Amino acid sequence: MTEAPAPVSAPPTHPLVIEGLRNQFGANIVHDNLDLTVDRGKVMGVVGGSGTGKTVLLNSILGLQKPSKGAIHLFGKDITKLSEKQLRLTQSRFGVLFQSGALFSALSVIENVCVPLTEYAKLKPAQMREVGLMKMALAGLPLDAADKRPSELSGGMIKRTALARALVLDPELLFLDEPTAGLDPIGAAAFDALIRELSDSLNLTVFMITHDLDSLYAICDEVAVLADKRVVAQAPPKVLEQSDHPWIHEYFNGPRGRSSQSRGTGDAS
Ligand SMILES: Nc1ncnc2c1ncn2[C@@H]1O[C@H](COP(=O)(O)OP(=O)(O)OP(=O)(O)O)[C@@H](O)[C@H]1O
Repeated sequence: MTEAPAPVSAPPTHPLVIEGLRNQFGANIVHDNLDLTVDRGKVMGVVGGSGTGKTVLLNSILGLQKPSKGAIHLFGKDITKLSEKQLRLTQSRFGVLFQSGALFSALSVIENVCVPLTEYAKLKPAQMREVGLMKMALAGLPLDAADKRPSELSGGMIKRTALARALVLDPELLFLDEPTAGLDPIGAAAFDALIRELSDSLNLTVFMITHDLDSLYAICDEVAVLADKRVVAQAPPKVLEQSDHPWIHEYFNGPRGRSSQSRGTGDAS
């Protein structure tokens, strides 16, 4: 009798895996032996006190800051070992929303949204505009905003324009740096809901640096906590509330943490 083959379970896919990362500026060691794994299709929040290296971490992952040591696997490839050309190809597979929005003030909304298309895709102007309009709609922007300049937009619309641009190449992974900073609470909640919806509907993996506890509770599957030069914990917010690490305990159970918990947004599912 031949034995039935053992069931092969597909290995879990992780668009981002960081191993043994060290970032150092002179004598200042910002990260040491930092490990982090992000699951496909999940929303990962990243928190940490001021100066713990959230921005340096993001810059390392984006390929803007060469680490002193360690590996950063994006879509299975260690970007610290890639050539310039391979790195640019990898960069076309993720989108980034910087804190300020980083829009070009001389370009219209649709021109801003289409910037990555001009760099990475060979499309005719009419096709490009069509793709840009689709991404504007996806980001919840009214289409009549297409020919406006950034100076004519509200803070929320600037974020949405930057989000549409981050989505224009159909990324597998989306990086957000403080996406709700500067938005009023209603605008912030709407933006959170949009990110969650995009993640769920497009199976989009999201890596989000934030100080916004409401966002963590509203949309994050897991939160990674940066402290002591590394990721000291990675778990859903509800689990982190129980942590006895002093910074994590204070962060989640201090007055602001308790207020976010009591708003009843404690379930990301
Ligand atoms: N280019 C650089 N050269 C030297 N030191 C740097 C450089 N970039 C960052 N640092 C240092 O790295 C450390 C972490 O900075 P980073 O901006 O990543 O912190 P952060 O967690 O994002 O802080 P915040 O929440 O206040 O924005 C700081 O000590 C900072 O001075």
